[in-house]
Amino acid sequence: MKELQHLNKYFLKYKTHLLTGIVITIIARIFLLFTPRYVKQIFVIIENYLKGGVTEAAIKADLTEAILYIIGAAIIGGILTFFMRQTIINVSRYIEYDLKNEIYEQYQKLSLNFYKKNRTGDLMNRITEDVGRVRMYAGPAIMYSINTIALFVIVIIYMFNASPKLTLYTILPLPILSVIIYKLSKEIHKRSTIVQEYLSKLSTFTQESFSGISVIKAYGMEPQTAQNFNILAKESKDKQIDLTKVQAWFFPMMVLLIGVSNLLVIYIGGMQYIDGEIESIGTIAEFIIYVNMLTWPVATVGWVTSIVQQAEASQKRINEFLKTVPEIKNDVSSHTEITGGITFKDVYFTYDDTNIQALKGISFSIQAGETLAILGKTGSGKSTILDLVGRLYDIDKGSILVGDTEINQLNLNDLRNNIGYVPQDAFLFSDSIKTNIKFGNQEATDDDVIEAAKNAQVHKNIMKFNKGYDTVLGERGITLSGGQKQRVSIARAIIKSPKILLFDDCLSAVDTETEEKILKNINKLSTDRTSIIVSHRISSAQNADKIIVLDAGEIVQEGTHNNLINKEGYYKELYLKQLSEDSSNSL
Ligand SMILES: Nc1ncnc2c1ncn2[C@@H]1O[C@H](COP(=O)(O)OP(=O)(O)OP(=O)(O)O)[C@@H](O)[C@H]1O
Repeated sequence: MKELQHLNKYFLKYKTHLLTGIVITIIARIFLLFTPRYVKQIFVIIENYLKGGVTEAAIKADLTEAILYIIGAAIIGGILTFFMRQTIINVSRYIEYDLKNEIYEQYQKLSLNFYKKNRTGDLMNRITEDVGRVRMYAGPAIMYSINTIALFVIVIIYMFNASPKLTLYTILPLPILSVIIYKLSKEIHKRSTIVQEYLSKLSTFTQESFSGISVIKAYGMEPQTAQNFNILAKESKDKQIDLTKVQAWFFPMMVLLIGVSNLLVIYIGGMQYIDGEIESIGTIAEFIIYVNMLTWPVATVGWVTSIVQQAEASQKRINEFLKTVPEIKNDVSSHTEITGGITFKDVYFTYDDTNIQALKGISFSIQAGETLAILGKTGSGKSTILDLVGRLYDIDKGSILVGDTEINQLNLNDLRNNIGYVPQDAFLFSDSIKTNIKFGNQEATDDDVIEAAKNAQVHKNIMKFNKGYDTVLGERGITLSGGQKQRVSIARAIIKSPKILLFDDCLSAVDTETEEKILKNINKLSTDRTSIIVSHRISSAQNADKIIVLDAGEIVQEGTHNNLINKEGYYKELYLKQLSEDSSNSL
């Protein structure tokens, strides 16, 4: 129960609802217990009539009264049971909602490293499946426990009053029932966890095969994929059947034990009646109803125990993430002014999961409003520099200044709000083009969206779609070409009007003519905006104020386009190569 203590703050928050629920539960049980007493009463009335001395009119009136009491108690008990669920089960829904929000907020705070170490499926599972299991503890488990305790205490008192000996015999099979249900629940849980695993394997497989359908078709792998699906589906079905087998035992066991208890009541009660130990046969009827009333709550003791165990295990998994301290912390709560100048001083950085030293003593400086281009072979550390400017990671050694301030002395939200980042692999949400662009600036008007799209040279493409800016994009923007996706992603960064623009090789799928237009537009937009453009193309770099060339995490060349084309090295080689490609293309 240690892990579940995390929920105490929520129980405290909803204490009024919870206490009301508990009180209602107890009152509801009291009302439901009127029925067996009045059933006995009916027997007594009839017995008295059979003995003679009571008129038919009097017995009719007595019976009607007893029946009306039974109906009244059942209606009130029913209504109260409705409110019992409305209070306690609702509290569990509120707690589920709060807990999901708490976990989601924590997920948002955690740094990229966390996401690399944990799989998306696992993150999703903890916020859905695990929270669902915890909810079963916060709602049904508590409700059934209170219900059982209330009912048990009241019924046992009533039963002892009526006949202590009969009570002892009839409640004898109940602990056995509870243990059996507990064992069955554990087995059901074990098997349903396996079923869940198979379901998630199936959905991951299906999702991947649909996302990669073009590759599957291109390689003619449909039969193989279908066969793999079939194997997985068959295994999943077998596990489901295993589960159903155990579930099938649940109700027969209950019926059997209720039957045994009923037989005991009839047998022992009958003997006691013959011996004159109990006065009325009605007591036997009353006991039969009690036994049936007790069976379900007693069965739930086993069930609730297994729910609590599952919830404890799930809450442990949730707490693991909730207690993870975000590696990148925002230590500055006050607002900080962000100016665009960026300086790297002897920066070293190693990715801790791969231990790859991506940057080794990088130093450069650009003034606000200037453009820096970064070139270099793949894996040389270009994207890493952009990630460090956005403080997605903290560096090992050296310092990074934005304006005149150390990056970790800036308010992280202010820093990121002032950065427009266009990643290598443009990610678009399954939503309209307009919403995707407005993601950069929620307050933007439709005119702003059009303006940004025009600057990103994608407006004309969008207007060709029937629904224009309202065109809804499929998963990962599947209806757009690579170049269109890149430009929508650029429009999203532009609309933010950031102080710093980071372009990570995001013009690779755009022809050089369009590329030039986009870069010109960006230059025009604002004079104090600093841009860093990572590219493999000279055309993206040639107009930059400064160019650096990276190799294996170090700067190997630095200068302007005119300097570098006259120096032996990577830049000149690339320039000559691309120049000859261009001229052969134009032939
Ligand atoms: N998230 C990461 N976790 C671990 N290692 C990484 C990560 N990202 C990059 N690396 C490693 O760091 C090195 C530098 O990578 P980086 O992405 O900065 O190179 P790049 O120059 O941008 O490459 P490309 O031109 O292919 O995009 C590479 O060796 C890469 O394998």
